[in-house]
Parts: sequence; C-alpha cells; structure tokens
Amino acid sequence: MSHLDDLPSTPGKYKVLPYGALHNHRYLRLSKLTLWASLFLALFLFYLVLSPPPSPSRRSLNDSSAKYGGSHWEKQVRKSARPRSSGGLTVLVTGAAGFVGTHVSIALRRRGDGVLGLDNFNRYYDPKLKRARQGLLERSGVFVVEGDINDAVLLRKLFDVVLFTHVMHLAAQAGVRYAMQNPGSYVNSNIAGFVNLLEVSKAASPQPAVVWASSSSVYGLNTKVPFSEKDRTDQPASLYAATKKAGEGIAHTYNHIYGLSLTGLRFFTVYGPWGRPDMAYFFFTKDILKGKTITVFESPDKGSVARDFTYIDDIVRGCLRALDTAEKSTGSGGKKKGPAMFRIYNLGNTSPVPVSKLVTILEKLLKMKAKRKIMPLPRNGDVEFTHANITLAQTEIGYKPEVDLETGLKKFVKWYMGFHTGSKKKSSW
Ligand SMILES: O=C(O)[C@H]1O[C@H](OP(=O)(O)OP(=O)(O)OC[C@H]2O[C@@H](n3ccc(=O)[nH]c3=O)[C@H](O)[C@@H]2O)[C@H](O)[C@@H](O)[C@H]1O
Repeated sequence: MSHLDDLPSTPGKYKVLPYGALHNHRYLRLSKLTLWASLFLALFLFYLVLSPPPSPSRRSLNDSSAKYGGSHWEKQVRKSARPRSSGGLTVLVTGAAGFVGTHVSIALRRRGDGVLGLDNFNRYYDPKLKRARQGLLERSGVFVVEGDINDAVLLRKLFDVVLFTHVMHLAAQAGVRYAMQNPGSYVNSNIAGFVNLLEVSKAASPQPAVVWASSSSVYGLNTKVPFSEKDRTDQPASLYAATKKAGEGIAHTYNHIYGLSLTGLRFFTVYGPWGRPDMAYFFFTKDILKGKTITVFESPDKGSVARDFTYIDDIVRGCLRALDTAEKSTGSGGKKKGPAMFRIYNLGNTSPVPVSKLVTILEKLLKMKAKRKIMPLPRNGDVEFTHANITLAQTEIGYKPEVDLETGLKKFVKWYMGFHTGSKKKSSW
C-alpha cells in the first residue's frame, strides 16, 4: 500500500497543486485564520472592558438562586412592600405562604400596609397547599419572594431594595413530633435562619422592629397553670421547644447588643382554615372522613391530654397589635444607640380543651363517627396540656381572643370541605 492510498478517492475534493500554488494557498488559509483569531480576540477584549466583574454579592446572588433579581423582580418587590398611605407599615413577612403567614399578610395588606412575603416553599407538608395560599396572597396584592431565611445575600438584597419598618418573622420548622425524625431542620430554620435574619436586620439602616413566632411549647414540663410569661421555660420536652426557647435567648442578645426592638409571641396550638395538615385537628378531619382510625392520646394516668387551641383570627389580631405597638429599634447599621423594647407574650385562648372533646366536636360537624384508638401519650415531645395566661398581652397590647373551639372548627370544616371537594369555596377567603 503506497502513501497515495491515503488520498481521498473523490477527485473534486483534493487537488494536487504545483509548489508555488500550494504555497500561495497555504498563505491564504493562514491569513484568513489570523484574521478570524484577531477578530475574536478583539471582541473578547471589548467584552472584558465593557463588563466589569460582578461584585461578590451579585455573584453569589446569581449563583445561589435564579429565582430573584432583575429590574422586573425589583419592581414587584417595591410595589408589594409599598403601603397605601404614608402612615402605613412596610413589613417583611417570612413564612408568608405558611398558615399564620398567609393570614397575617392578607390582614396587613387589607388595612393598607405594605407587605413583602418570603417563603422557601419546602416540602415539610404538601407544597400544593402553600402554592394555593400564594395564589390568595397574589390576589390580595402580596408578592412572595421564593427564598430561604438562611440566604444572607437575598435578605440583604431585600433590605437594599426596601426600607422595612417591621419584620414579622413566621418562617420556622414547626411540629413537635417531627423533631425526632429531622432534628437538623429545626436547627437550620429556628436557630441558624433566625440568627441570619437578625444579623441582616441589625445591620440595616434604619433597623426594623422585629416580631417573631415563639411557641407555647417553651413551657415544656412546667406544671404551674395557667402558663404565665414569668414561669420557668427551662425544661423543654422536644427539640422543637428547645429551638424556640433558644430563639428567645438569641433575640434577647440582639436586643441587648444592637438595640433591635423585638417581640416574641408564644402561639398556643393555632388552628383554622388554610391550616397545617400535620396538625391533629387537620388530619383527624381527613381520617374521620375517610373512615380511618385516629389515635387519640391520653396521659399516663389515663387522664385527658388537653390543648389551649387558639383560632387563627385571634392570633392574627394579636400579631397586628404586636406590630402596631412595637417601638422603633434604636440602633442603626449594626450600632446600638440606646435601650430598645424587648417583649414576650402568650397568645392563647385561655380555655384548654381535651383532645377527646376536639374529636367529638369534629364528629358532630362532619356528621360522622370517628374510629378512635386510645393510646398513651408517646415520649416524642408532646406535653400533657397547655393553658395560656394572657393577662400580659391583654394589658399591654389589647389582645383578646374571641373565638371558641366549636365556632373555629366549624369555620375550618367549611373551608376544608370546600378546598378538598374543589368547589367554588376553594378560593374563597
Ligand atoms: O402551641 C404550639 O406551640 C405548638 O402547637 C402545635 O403543636 P401541638 O399542640 O402538639 O398540636 P398538634 O400536633 O395538632 O396536637 C394537638 C393535640 O393532639 C394530640 N394528638 C396528636 C396527634 C395524634 O395522632 N393524636 C393526638 O392525640 C397531641 O398530643 C396534642 O395534645 C403545633 O403543631 C406546633 O408547631 C406548635 O406551634
């Protein structure tokens, strides 16, 4: 086989040229190549000169999420956060697509305050419910930024775009029993996320006043009833409770060092329309309707387990009163200028109801008999009873619960049936 065997067999694609012509041909190809390379280099240099490297914040903003940023996004953020009148509040609501977050955001927006929502739409329970709540929020004029409270770049960006007067911090890993399955999630949201939010809030100029959700669970094994803010809270019964208690300590630190105005609200088993499917009243309703057995816990001495169930509208009124009475933070840009307000309030109903009674009310409303399995309270973080003393909240912020369990559950069941049967009521408020 000769070297000619390597030549292509199709004559038109390969020409054997005399030396001079071959040289000229190579020269022409070389200069074309040089021309293209120079053009490419010039364009590249031109691009480098015209686009300076992104600042660290821009870079990580782009890296960490593609879901925010840009002029259209900023316009939506500003519009949502703008109050209708000059005296209105400008509130960042974290956990806005959550149960309490949705109700509070809509109530604020309805009375004319500016509200920007933030929610990470995590999968702790069906995100479809959170998306449905987001639909409600949008219809009320509340834009929800999809992001996490641990994302410092995003939080700083939000504070750059909007001068928030208040933060209503409701984003949290909720649920007492789930803490045994996923402890990290509680530390991540209720501790790390809260610190991150406070870091950004304390650095803001002006600093916002922060109102946040603590929990009745901080009373833990306390046996003195009703639970008063003065009672011990150093015996948490679950990691959830421990992280909420830690949150109160952390908040105090930011108040003490940086002059942030902080108000913690200890919610007592909040229930109502658009509620959380991981809560007993919600999944009892679902299971009773399906004819499935429900497990009703009883105390070790065969007594009833009771909760101070609090209706969502009462909680919303409490949140709004806390926001309205919060004094301004005294610091600015991370520097304390004087002492600032620090408050903790119980927001409960003041009338504990045994869980067995809750089931009886549901049976009546659903017109179905529940298949009950009575079980001793497992050692999973649940406490035997909760009972709020609300004198402090009543005296200082005018909190007054109005809805009893039967009335509240009636409203919940009405919503539940509408939402789950896909009737028109699905989107009603
Ligand atoms: O106040 C709070 O700070 C907390 O309230 C809520 O916790 P809880 O009061 O524990 O509500 P929830 O789970 O509805 O159980 C209600 C009752 O049903 C009993 N229960 C529960 C499950 C079951 O299968 N059987 C049963 O009897 C159970 O023993 C209990 O007695 C929030 O979830 C929590 O995030 C936090 O906000």
